[in-house]
Amino acid sequence: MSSRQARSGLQVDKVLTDFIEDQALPGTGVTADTFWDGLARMVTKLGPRNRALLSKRDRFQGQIDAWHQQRTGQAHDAAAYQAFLQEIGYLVDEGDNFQIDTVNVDPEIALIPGPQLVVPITNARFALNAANARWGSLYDALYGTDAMGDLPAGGDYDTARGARVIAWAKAFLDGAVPLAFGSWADVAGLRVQDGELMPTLANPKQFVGYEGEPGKPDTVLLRNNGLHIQIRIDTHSAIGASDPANIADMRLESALSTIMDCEDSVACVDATDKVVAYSNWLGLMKGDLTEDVNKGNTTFTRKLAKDLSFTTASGVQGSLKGRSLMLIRNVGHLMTNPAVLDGQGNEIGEGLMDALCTTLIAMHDMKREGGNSVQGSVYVVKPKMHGPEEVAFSVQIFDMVEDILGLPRNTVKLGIMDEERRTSANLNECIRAAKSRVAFINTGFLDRTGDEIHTSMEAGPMLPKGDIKTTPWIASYEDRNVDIGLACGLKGKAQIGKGMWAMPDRMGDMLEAKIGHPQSGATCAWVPSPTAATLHATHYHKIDVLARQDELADCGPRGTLDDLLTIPLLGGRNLSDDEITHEIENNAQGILGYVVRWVDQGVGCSKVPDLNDIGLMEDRATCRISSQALANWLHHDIVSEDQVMAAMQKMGAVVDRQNEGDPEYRPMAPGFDGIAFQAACDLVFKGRAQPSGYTEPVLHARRLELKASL
Ligand SMILES: CC(=O)SCCNC(=O)CCNC(=O)[C@H](O)C(C)(C)COP(=O)(O)OP(=O)(O)OC[C@H]1O[C@@H](n2cnc3c(N)ncnc32)[C@H](O)[C@@H]1OP(=O)(O)O
Ligand SMILES: O=CC(=O)O
Ligand SMILES: [Mg+2]
Repeated sequence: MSSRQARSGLQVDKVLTDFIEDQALPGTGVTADTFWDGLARMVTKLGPRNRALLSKRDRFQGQIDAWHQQRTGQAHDAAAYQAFLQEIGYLVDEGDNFQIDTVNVDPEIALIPGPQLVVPITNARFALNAANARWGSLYDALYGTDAMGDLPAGGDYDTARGARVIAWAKAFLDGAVPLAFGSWADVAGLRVQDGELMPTLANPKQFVGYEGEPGKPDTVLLRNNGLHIQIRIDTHSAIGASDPANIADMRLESALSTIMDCEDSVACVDATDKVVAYSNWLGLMKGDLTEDVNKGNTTFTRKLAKDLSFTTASGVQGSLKGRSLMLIRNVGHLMTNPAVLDGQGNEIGEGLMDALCTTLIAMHDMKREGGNSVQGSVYVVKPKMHGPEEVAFSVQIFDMVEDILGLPRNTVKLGIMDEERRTSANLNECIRAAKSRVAFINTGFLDRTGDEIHTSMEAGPMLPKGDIKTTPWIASYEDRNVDIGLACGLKGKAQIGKGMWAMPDRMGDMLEAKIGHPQSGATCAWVPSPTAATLHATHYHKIDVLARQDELADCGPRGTLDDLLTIPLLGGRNLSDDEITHEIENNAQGILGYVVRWVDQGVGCSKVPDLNDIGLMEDRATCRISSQALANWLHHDIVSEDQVMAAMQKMGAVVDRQNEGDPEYRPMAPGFDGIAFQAACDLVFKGRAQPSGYTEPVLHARRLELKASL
């Protein structure tokens, strides 16, 4: 049972007061009174505005619903629809051209295109792994995954597979750092002579430095498109000994940046959960987070990696960051949390609490050398904002946070998730609203798809979710995001990012497809794991994104607002019974597989097999899509409640079987009366009534119910 303590008129869960006062504040120079007074003022000053913005979302949704309802059975009139969105203020007028003026941005964000990893902050083992994923072994990533087309058989080292890995990696080097003559496959040894690498590179400037003796280096560092490659030479390792150049591994600079996620990949419903998230962030910002990891028969302590030191080509000491640049994703404007109650006993906005707590914690990083941001900046990713007013509200929140904590204005940089329809449609003005803070715009296409379905719920039945990906709005959304970003001057100052690869085990497919992200002019794109980061890094060696951005800027804008506002309706298309069954069962399986772990075990991101047995990354955003898709088909009588319930029960039994090996797991069948199953049903059967189709209200309520029952 939690107990509460009075702080500046707020009632704060003791778990949180203890954490803030004993762990987060000491060393920052901020007093407890300053902190709690500040939070209380934020609640008083910003709370009403927060609620007004949420009411505005509901008002727009009501107006849009009514517009479609009044036109049921009529062909969609795109011009009238756009005029209507303008008239109600959903679409705002665009102002004059402008350029962002964000300053003190770290090079990983401003200058070096590369992979961006996302990790649930509540999992210290994963979070440390993610921070250390700045560097990853290309040999391991190729050997251990299906990146080359097939999976390893398991058991002892397979020499033939190893030879394929080495050939792949050396061919990659031929492309990224070509030799003046011949191929890396033919190199018989590496040495440094008079500041140059032997054998000579086609562009000798790509040689950055080495460790060890120049005549017999242990490592050699190369660079291409701003990204480093470390070649490890080791005659004692089995792989090095059998390699003509004694190359034992190639390590790639991989996750240039990592989003430590307090949002859609975690399940934080109360003060205890929030403190797990904040404690891990504190450990990362102080640099002292550790976690004991058991693997096989061994246990080791995982901690943050050190920087790399080496001798530069010109013979002086150099160093490179050993850790990914860490960003922190706060929650959006919607949710409240019982960790803190206001004077009237109401839960305060969780976004306000995240803003103050995560920025306070990041102050530890500003006070030390060799930490996260060399520029003294804090990078907050703000999700699920609807339109420019909500972005302006985030700016107002961080203005106030900086005033409370005594930080210079614009210390906090904002990552704008372009993942709600009203933001995509008004992106130019959204960026303007944060023009001195914006550090990235990222197309979160998963949430964005969920919002697409929810916003136009009354327009008619939508296409199956896989087909929605090929409709005009999404191409326009992705193109416009890059073009608007470039037009607003993000190049060299901020990231233009692309979304998640949601099939963590399909690395071969990722290698094929995700090169499309740097090709599209994006300076970063999301990956679900460190291994995926290493493989995706190869794409940024193949594509010079900064040059690509210049080409795109010269071509002028692509993707129109008309296309963006096209609704992905089923239209006249007839679906067979099999197609319908497949769609319901696929969605039901994804929802149940995710929700049962969320509600029963507090796991916010899971790998859930789909009907084709492909493990899919499921988080709250993918759950939003699946639940909104089913809610939409129910609403338009494509499927009946009985059909959906039958599918939920059938797939509930399937999910139970998939989790058989987990001793913590509580089966949903045969009773289907547990809290988790009810949560999944609520998401679908009450999906139409959820604000913007979000899953958070149902998941939080049901997880709190489960916790209370323990
Ligand atoms: C729409 C959106 O908002 S997307 C953003 C939210 N999504 C995410 O954050 C995805 C994060 N990824 C994950 O949580 C996981 O990769 C999952 C759930 C998809 C798969 O997890 P698992 O099934 O446990 O992964 P798997 O067994 O293949 O690999 C586990 C190993 O990889 C590591 N790993 C996996 N994902 C990550 C990650 N994101 N960061 C760091 N390490 C990771 C683990 O540390 C572990 O290694 P270890 O044993 O040395 O600690
Ligand atoms: O947050 C990312 C998304 O796709 O949603
Ligand atoms: Mg999202």
